[in-house]
Amino acid sequence: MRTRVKICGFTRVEDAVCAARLGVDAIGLVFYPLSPRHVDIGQAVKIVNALPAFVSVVALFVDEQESRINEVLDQVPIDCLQFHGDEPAEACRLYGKRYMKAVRMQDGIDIPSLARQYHDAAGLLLDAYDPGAKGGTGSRFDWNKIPEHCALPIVLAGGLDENNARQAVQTVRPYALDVSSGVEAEKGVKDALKMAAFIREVNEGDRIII
Ligand SMILES: O=C(O)c1ccccc1NCC(=O)[C@H](O)[C@H](O)COP(=O)(O)O
Repeated sequence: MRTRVKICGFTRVEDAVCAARLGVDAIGLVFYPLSPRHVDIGQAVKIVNALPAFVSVVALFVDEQESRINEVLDQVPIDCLQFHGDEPAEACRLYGKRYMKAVRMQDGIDIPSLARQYHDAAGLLLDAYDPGAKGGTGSRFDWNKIPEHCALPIVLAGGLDENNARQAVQTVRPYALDVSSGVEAEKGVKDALKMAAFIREVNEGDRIII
């Protein structure tokens, strides 16, 4: 199966359109007010309306209030939610939408147990733990901590870039890779050449496995 690519943290229409042309499967919009990649509803609508068919839109929240999430869902066509905080499974299920639960990898994390807790999730997104930030840090974690088998699709994130994407595909064999910092020119601004190289490396990793 082809490894999917999600690029997260778009703030500009032109970057999202460029990613779509390069073949990205999903784009992520960060609705976390403390993020340098945060978008408001107006920006999000402009970005989504510029996308061609078949590119999924993922809305990222961190421990957000239900009313705010509903406000976004009422105005922005979102395909999937990404919960990047400490949301319990019941909170993720409130919206009748597909969702991914992000897990920040640190000692004591039990992936099989989380896969049972969030059994209806569309994926478990594994990201690096950083005590000072909730995500989008560009830090990697030890991929050896990922179990070989998981009941949920694994979305590998954290410190990925064009130099390690191929290795990530070949060693972890995840359902998808998720990148933000590694394809940026600056926070919230994507670099077309880095996005192209990243997608090429993922495809190259797939080609060699097959
Ligand atoms: O991007 C942010 O600023 C952010 C803030 C708070 C929580 C999550 C955030 N981003 C998550 C992502 O961009 C990705 O899903 C992923 O974790 C990859 O991040 P990176 O290591 O920068 O490639």
